[in-house]
Order: sequence, then structure tokens, then C-alpha cells
Amino acid sequence: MRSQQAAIIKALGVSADFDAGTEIRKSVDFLKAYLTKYALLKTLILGISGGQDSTLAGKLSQMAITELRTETGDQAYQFVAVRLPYGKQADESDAMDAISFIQADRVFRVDVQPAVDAGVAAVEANDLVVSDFNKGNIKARERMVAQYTIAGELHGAVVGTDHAAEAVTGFYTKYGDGGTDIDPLYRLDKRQGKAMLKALGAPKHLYQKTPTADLEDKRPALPDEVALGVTYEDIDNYLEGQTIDAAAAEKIESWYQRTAHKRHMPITIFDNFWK
Ligand SMILES: NC(=O)c1ccc[n+]([C@@H]2O[C@H](COP(=O)([O-])OP(=O)(O)OC[C@H]3O[C@@H](n4cnc5c(N)ncnc54)[C@H](O)[C@@H]3O)[C@@H](O)[C@H]2O)c1
Ligand SMILES: Nc1ncnc2c1ncn2[C@@H]1O[C@H](COP(=O)(O)O)[C@@H](O)[C@H]1O
Ligand SMILES: O=P(O)(O)OP(=O)(O)O
Ligand SMILES: [Mg+2]
Repeated sequence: MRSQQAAIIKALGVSADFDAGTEIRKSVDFLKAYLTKYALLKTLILGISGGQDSTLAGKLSQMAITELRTETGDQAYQFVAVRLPYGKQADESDAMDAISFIQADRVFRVDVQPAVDAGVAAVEANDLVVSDFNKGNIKARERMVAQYTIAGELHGAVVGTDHAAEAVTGFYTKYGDGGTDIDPLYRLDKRQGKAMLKALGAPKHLYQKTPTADLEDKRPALPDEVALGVTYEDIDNYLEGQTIDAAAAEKIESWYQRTAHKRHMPITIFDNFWK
């Protein structure tokens, strides 16, 4: 194994020894234990995009909430699925299929386009052009704002979909989709998440779908693998301790180093990780 590989695997908590049923139970029990400990938290809030990760995190969240409701008799426990399109979303039907599969207690819809466009226009009034890429990150941050607004009203915690295959490359927007309260998929790679969805009986088209952040206007549905320059197959093999092509391994390690700041709270004088 490469020298950095073992350290990265350890830091992200990945295990190649995987059983879908065991991991489903582990995530559900983790969510339940947290909500039980913080009794004022009654709801879980999550944006459902129509992609693999939010379908899985949404299903696990709904399972946790349903079990808590049954076990405690407290009807305040609710899962809230949030649709957060930027205007009209091309794969809207996938998002609705995901919500049907999850059987979400409540469904909210917030169009982030007016807020994103107003934010861009307000900054551009200062004679600064906001790139399409940067505007993509604003979409992710407006989604975060909407979810925290809902959580603030419903005694909720915002669920995140970050997992090891995303965390290793820092492939999320800082304080956007990276800004969450509780991440039940953390430790899993992409194929492990797929196996869990399969075990849960999810519609095939949702876990076989090409992963995309779908943030840019000019490159809609850009596959993550194109944006990253490395495949999830390579990332998963790397995280499971296998030997992969050296160029792909170097790319993964380069992403990991460049995005170290995203895997920490704001840097203070006491932090040493960057030195
Ligand atoms: N495929 C798409 O449609 C699409 C579009 C936009 C973004 N993305 C993805 O979303 C992710 C977010 O992009 P990003 O990483 O450019 O934006 P980001 O906002 O998540 O992170 C960049 C910001 O982090 C801070 N930062 C950068 N280096 C730092 C350092 N060394 N120490 C402390 N703070 C630092 C700065 O504030 C910078 O603006 C990327 O993985 C990107 O590829 C995808
Ligand atoms: N269009 C969307 N609607 C609701 N929630 C969304 C949408 N796009 C993204 N999200 C949320 O953000 C995370 C991260 O998405 P990536 O595809 O990994 O960039 C996703 O799991 C949703 O919770
Ligand atoms: O986060 P999601 O649900 O959009 O999944 P993917 O990353 O596969 O697009
Ligand atoms: Mg996506």
C-alpha cells in the first residue's frame, strides 16, 4: 500500500470488510442515539436531489425517525425531505422517485433560484464578475440556508450526505452541502452506498445514476468523475486498500491535500494540520 493510503483510510474510517445490512443498522442506530441524547431535536431535514447519496441518507433518516416514533410514541419525530431546485430541474422525476422510495413524512419545496440570482447581482454591483463555477457553489450554500431555516423552525438537525469517496477529494462546497449537523454516510465509499440502496430495495435507476453535483449552468449534469479527473471505481479501490494506477492515486492524494482545510473547523492559531 502507498505510504499515504493507510493514513487516509484510517482518517476517513473506511473498512473494506463490508456488510450492507450491518451498515444500514449502524447508521440508523447512530441517528436514533443522537436524537435520543438531544431530546429537543425532533426532526431530520435533508435535501433530496434525485442522486444516490441523498436517496440513501434520506431512507436511513426516515427509518430512524419511524423507529423513534414507534418506540417512544412521540409523533413530533418527523423526517422532512426538501426539494431544492434552481428553477426547473431536469431530473425532477428522479428526485420525486427518491422521495416516494423514502416515503418521507413531509416534503418541502424551496426554489433557490431567486436567492442565488439576487446574491450574484448584489455582488456584481461592485464591478466584480461572479463565475459560473462560483455561482454553482452559491446554489449549494443557498440550499444549506433553506435547510437551516427549516431546521430552526422545526427543532431539526440538518443531515449531510458526505461519505468517504467525497471526503477524500473534498468534493463538496465548503459551508454549502458540506455545512450540516450529522452525516450518517461518513465512513462509506460510493459502491458501499450503492450496495446499501440495493439491499433496501431502492429503484435501480437511482443507484445506477451517474453522480453529479449539477451546479453549473453552462455544464449541466457534469459528472463528478469528469470534474475530478478520477473515477469512483479508482477512489473506492484506493479507499479499500487496493493498488490502483499510480497516476490516479497521485490525483486522489493531491485532492486530499488541497482540500484539507474543508475537513476542519475554521483554522485557529492552535491548528497544526496545515503545517
Ligand atoms: N460539477 C459541478 O457542477 C461543480 C460546480 C461547482 C463546484 N463543484 C465542486 O464543488 C466543490 C467546491 O468547489 P471549491 O472547492 O472550488 O469551492 P469551496 O467554496 O468549497 O472552497 C473554496 C473556498 O475555500 C476557502 N479556501 C480555499 N483554500 C483554502 C485554504 N488553503 N485554507 C483555508 N480556506 C481555503 C476559500 O474561501 C475558497 O473560496 C469542488 O469539489 C467543485 O469541483 C462542482
Ligand atoms: N437539486 C437539489 N435538491 C435538493 N437537494 C440537493 C440538490 N442538489 C444537491 N442537493 C443536496 O446536496 C447534496 C450534495 O449533492 P452532490 O450531488 O453530492 O453535490 C445532496 O446529497 C443533497 O442533499
Ligand atoms: O448527493 P446526491 O444525492 O446528489 O448523489 P450524487 O453525489 O451521486 O449525485
Ligand atoms: Mg448529486
